[in-house]
Amino acid sequence: MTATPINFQVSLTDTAKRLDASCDSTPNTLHGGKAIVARGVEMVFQNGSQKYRALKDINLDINQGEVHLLMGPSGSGKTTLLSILGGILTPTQGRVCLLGHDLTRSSRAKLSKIRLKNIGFIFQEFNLFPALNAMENVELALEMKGLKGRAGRREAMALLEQVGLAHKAKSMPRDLSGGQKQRVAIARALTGNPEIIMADEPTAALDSQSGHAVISLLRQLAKERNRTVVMVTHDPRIVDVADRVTYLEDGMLQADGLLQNRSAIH
Ligand SMILES: Nc1ncnc2c1ncn2[C@@H]1O[C@H](COP(=O)(O)OP(=O)(O)OP(=O)(O)O)[C@@H](O)[C@H]1O
Repeated sequence: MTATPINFQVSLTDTAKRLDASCDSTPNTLHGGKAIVARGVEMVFQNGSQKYRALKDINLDINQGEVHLLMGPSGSGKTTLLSILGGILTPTQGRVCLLGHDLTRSSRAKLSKIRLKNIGFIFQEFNLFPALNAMENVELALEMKGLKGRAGRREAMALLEQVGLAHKAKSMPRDLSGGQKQRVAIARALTGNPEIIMADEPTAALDSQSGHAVISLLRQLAKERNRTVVMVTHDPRIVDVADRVTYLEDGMLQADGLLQNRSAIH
């Protein structure tokens, strides 16, 4: 049976209420500001008569321009949290502000617009259209954001260049390696120039070398273009390229560690 989140009526805890003021005062142009702020976030799934509390009182700040990892054992709530931070799921309690937008008080239509404009998503299995070549996969995403024709083709090629894959523009996904497919997926996630990149296990299907190359690319995008990267991962090698790591266990935040002096790495 498909479980559904219950109680879409968001109730505000004290911590969540305190976010009221800051949601509007985090303009997305503020260099070094907060990209995402979550307060008192809870998520309860209902499966028939069974309720399952997947997230408990999550308070989290994600700074602009940082590479932020969500780590923890299987089932600890990482994907659920990423989905809530990205406005895909609405928490049963608490508040989430993303670049000044209050996700927990937005309609589905508004959420969809916020996501399209501000977030590029990357998935473990790449999710490329198999019948389209690399460039067409990126062009399609651009089309959905209103850029078509010659301008769309130019931009698609520029994005493939950015991820080092211009020479594979005409290749079909089946002829690309896993790492190359993930680069196309990154180029697609960059369409519309979103400030935030969210990735769920982006290296899980890759060998160690391509996984490392993909992560280095994401870090480079974060640092050179002040983009925020939020990534769910099990991969301990990625910790080296992160600015901060949030650990979850049983739906609770365990530690939010700041890793210093990462500029010399990769
Ligand atoms: N739609 C749903 N209905 C019911 N339970 C769910 C639903 N989505 C997630 N869960 C449960 O919530 C808990 C957290 O799931 P989640 O996928 O967020 O964990 P995770 O840390 O990302 O796990 P993994 O590393 O294995 O992907 C799990 O016990 C999962 O079974």
